[in-house]
Amino acid sequence: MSDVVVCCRSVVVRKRNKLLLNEVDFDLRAGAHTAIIGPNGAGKTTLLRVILGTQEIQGGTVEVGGVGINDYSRKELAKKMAYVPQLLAAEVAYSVEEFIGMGRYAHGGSAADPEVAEAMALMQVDAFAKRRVSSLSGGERQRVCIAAGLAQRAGILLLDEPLAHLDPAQRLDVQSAIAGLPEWVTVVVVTHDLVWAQQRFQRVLALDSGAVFADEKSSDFFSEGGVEGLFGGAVVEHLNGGGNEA
Ligand SMILES: Nc1ncnc2c1ncn2[C@@H]1O[C@H](COP(=O)(O)OP(=O)(O)OP(=O)(O)O)[C@@H](O)[C@H]1O
Repeated sequence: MSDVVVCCRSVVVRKRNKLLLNEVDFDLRAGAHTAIIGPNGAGKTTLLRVILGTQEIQGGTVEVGGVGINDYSRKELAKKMAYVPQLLAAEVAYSVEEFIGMGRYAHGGSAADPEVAEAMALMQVDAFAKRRVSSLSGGERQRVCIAAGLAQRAGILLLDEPLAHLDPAQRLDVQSAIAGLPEWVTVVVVTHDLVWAQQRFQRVLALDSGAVFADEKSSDFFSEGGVEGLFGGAVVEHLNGGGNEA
């Protein structure tokens, strides 16, 4: 299918005799915003690493744009995918502009490339281009990391719990930034925020104990008992009460 940008088939990941992913099939569709959800330890981060090509697999295949992931060099893969970590907690001595400019590395470019200014404008971080990344708030840092991915011109953006450690206002800020990404970006987010997954994502991939529990339209998952099956009735009641499963 031509709209499939990443295709995982029967992916198995095993570590120290523990099965982290068990025969996982997953198609990532171009332009879609997909939320990967599931209980702690379900294998969400492991799958994200598999898609990124940083996690070795013990079985199955992973193709990016129809080509085996191991047939790409790191630089070629970086032109296709960018990773945004939970929260950039490290002390980063670089300015926002310099940091986002590093996203041009795979292209042999620099912070002077027009893609950097464009990414800063899109994520609304241009106002603090000259400030040190370490001086920014958590939400601002997340937008800077997303901008670095955009500057990288990676068509696939992978985010691992991008709202973790953020206060409610900053969470909303990062949620809007992600919702406002250009159409050429395919978005994959690991999150525990079910309200967000329901409201802002077209697709849900639900994992449970290393296996695919559901892979479907978000609206179908949430209307057809997916949450109860995955997390139990108490979480459904909490959600219906307007709570936020963060
Ligand atoms: N290096 C390792 N050796 C052994 N087990 C590991 C290793 N790395 C991860 N695991 C285990 O694999 C399982 C899946 O981990 P993973 O981080 O992918 O889960 P997750 O769904 O992202 O969890 P969380 O929601 O808590 O972040 C967990 O039980 C974890 O303890």
